[in-house]
Amino acid sequence: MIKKIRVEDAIGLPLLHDFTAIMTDGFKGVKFKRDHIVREEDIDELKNIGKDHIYVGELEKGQVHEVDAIDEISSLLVGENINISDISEGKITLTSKVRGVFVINRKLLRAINEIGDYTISSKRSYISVNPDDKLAGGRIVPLWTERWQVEKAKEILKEGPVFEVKEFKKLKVGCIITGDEVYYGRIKDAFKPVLEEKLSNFPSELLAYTFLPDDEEKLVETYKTYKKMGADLVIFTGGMSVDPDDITPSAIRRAGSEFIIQGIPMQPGNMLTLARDGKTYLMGVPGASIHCKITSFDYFLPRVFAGLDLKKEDFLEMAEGGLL
Ligand SMILES: Nc1nc2c(c(=O)[nH]1)N[C@H]1C(S)=C(S)[C@@H](COP(=O)(O)OP(=O)(O)OC[C@H]3O[C@@H](n4cnc5c(N)ncnc54)[C@H](O)[C@@H]3O)O[C@H]1N2
Ligand code: MOO
Repeated sequence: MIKKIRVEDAIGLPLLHDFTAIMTDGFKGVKFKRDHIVREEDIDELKNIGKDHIYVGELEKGQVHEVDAIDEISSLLVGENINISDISEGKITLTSKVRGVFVINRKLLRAINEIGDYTISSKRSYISVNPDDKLAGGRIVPLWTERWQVEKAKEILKEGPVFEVKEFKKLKVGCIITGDEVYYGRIKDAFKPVLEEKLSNFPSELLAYTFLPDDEEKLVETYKTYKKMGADLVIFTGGMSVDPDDITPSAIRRAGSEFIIQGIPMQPGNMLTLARDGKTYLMGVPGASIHCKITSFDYFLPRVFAGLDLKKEDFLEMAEGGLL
């Protein structure tokens, strides 16, 4: 049984959990570890961090200590490419092992938090992460919970992990820059440097840049050439909007066997267009990327490099927060 006693009466007894101190000098951390045997000289320090009384004793059957409650589910919470820290103050911290995209199973995350005592928080799904970046933390709220809560969590996690990081893969990329005004030299191209800069953040193998006039046949032909070269991603720019010369979306429709979306609820980058042809993504990048540092392109390019299977729903759910 657990009972509360005066700290002076605890000499010779083990502490039941890590004790945290938050000091005015900026220190925040574990002052005394779980199982530390209280010594006479600890009394003042314990009182200085507000512990006039402490718990001693043993948990009863059916009660699970905070450390065990998180320890028992931690390996079930994570899928690939995630490190699990040691438990400190009853909490685990998850970090990334690789560069990639952090992916959350939101349904399972919610279900674990709904059980009662578990609180698992994380960064947002689909952000790009680097090795050692913090992804999530988890613990139970009280010092112990009931066995059924731990078993419920394990049951939920049979469906799969809550968190994983999809590592960026090396993709072969072809780029098609369209527009009569650029092709015939009326204006200087401004898209190639943008694409070069964006692609430099990923492990890409560039096939080539092709400049084309607003000619649907030529776009489809060039796409096919890139496909034969083994392209994983073909990026199209220019002609993505409402004018009669804006033929890029229809070229993407014709060239990709599975059309995914034309125009998404995000701004800037509203006119992003996506199709898939087997393993190859065809991505139409609208003009906003020329002058806006961050557009929808920056949100979806990482997902392509992480090998995610992009669906129309992934774009539709961007609406809330999609005004960048
Ligand atoms: N009435 C409407 N106007 C606009 C709409 C709309 O739906 N209705 N959509 C807006 C959106 S969103 C975008 S984005 C732009 C259209 O962008 P596009 O991707 O179709 O680009 P273009 O029409 O080909 O060109 C727009 C502008 O950018 C210059 N450009 C294009 N490519 C290059 C390049 N490689 N280098 C330099 N400059 C380039 C082009 O010359 C035009 O000036 O439309 C909005 N308007
Ligand atoms: O589709 Mo846009 O939002 O001006 O790039």
